[in-house]
Amino acid sequence: MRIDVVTIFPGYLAPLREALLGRAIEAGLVELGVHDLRDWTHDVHQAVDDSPYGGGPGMVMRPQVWGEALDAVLGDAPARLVVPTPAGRPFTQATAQAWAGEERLVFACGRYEGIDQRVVDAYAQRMPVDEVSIGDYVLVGGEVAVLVMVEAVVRLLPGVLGNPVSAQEDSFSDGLLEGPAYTRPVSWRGLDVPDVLRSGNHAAIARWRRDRALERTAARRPDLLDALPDHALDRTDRAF
Ligand SMILES: N#Cc1c(-c2ccc3ccn(Cc4ccccn4)c3c2)n[nH]c1N
Repeated sequence: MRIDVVTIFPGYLAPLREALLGRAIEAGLVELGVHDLRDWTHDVHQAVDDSPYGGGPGMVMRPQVWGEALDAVLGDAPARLVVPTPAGRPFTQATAQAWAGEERLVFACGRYEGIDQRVVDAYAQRMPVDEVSIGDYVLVGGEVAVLVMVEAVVRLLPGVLGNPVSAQEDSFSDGLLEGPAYTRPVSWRGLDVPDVLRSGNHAAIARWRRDRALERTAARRPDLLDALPDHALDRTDRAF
């Protein structure tokens, strides 16, 4: 997979070259390009924003600069354009799974009050464009959202995680939150590891883990339970 990010703060994306993602890049599993939007300005002030038509607070990012930058970065290669915005569709694990199958993702990081809508509209005429949000809170720009989304996607790529099974057993992968996890020591500050996890009875362990996942999901994210298809819960599950 190739990932390109266009931003006025390239340094914000430096963490993408650290740790797991950095190793994926070094292993050739991912190619990453980070581009400074201001490289496509032509004025001495390198202006990327202007006042909003219709008035209102803040500034809007100019379409011309974005058009030149995205034309240059995209070239003729097919890609999915992703535009983080607080007004976007929710970015979920399902989104990450879908994007993990893409050959190329290009992320447009806005700032100020966002990017002129015509940028999305123009590129949507010739390629898939997703306006997405990582959560119901307002950030100052799209860079942090791109860090989140790139990590969620890249970890799903074959060869990136040491143990691919863990991606299959993620929270959300079966529609439920993950239950509690434990490691040594058996007792810590008067708190003990649940006996079942040390029993060697794999069926009992699997049942216990599912029960804890259902319990946690019912308590913290009842919306996820409501969204589960009927076949996803067996009779024992329905006790929650
Ligand atoms: N994804 C995501 C986001 C964002 C986000 C993403 C991109 C931009 C570009 C500018 N701003 C500031 C801003 C503030 C107010 C109204 C419009 N825009 C962004 C915020 N906020 N919260 C999320 N879950």
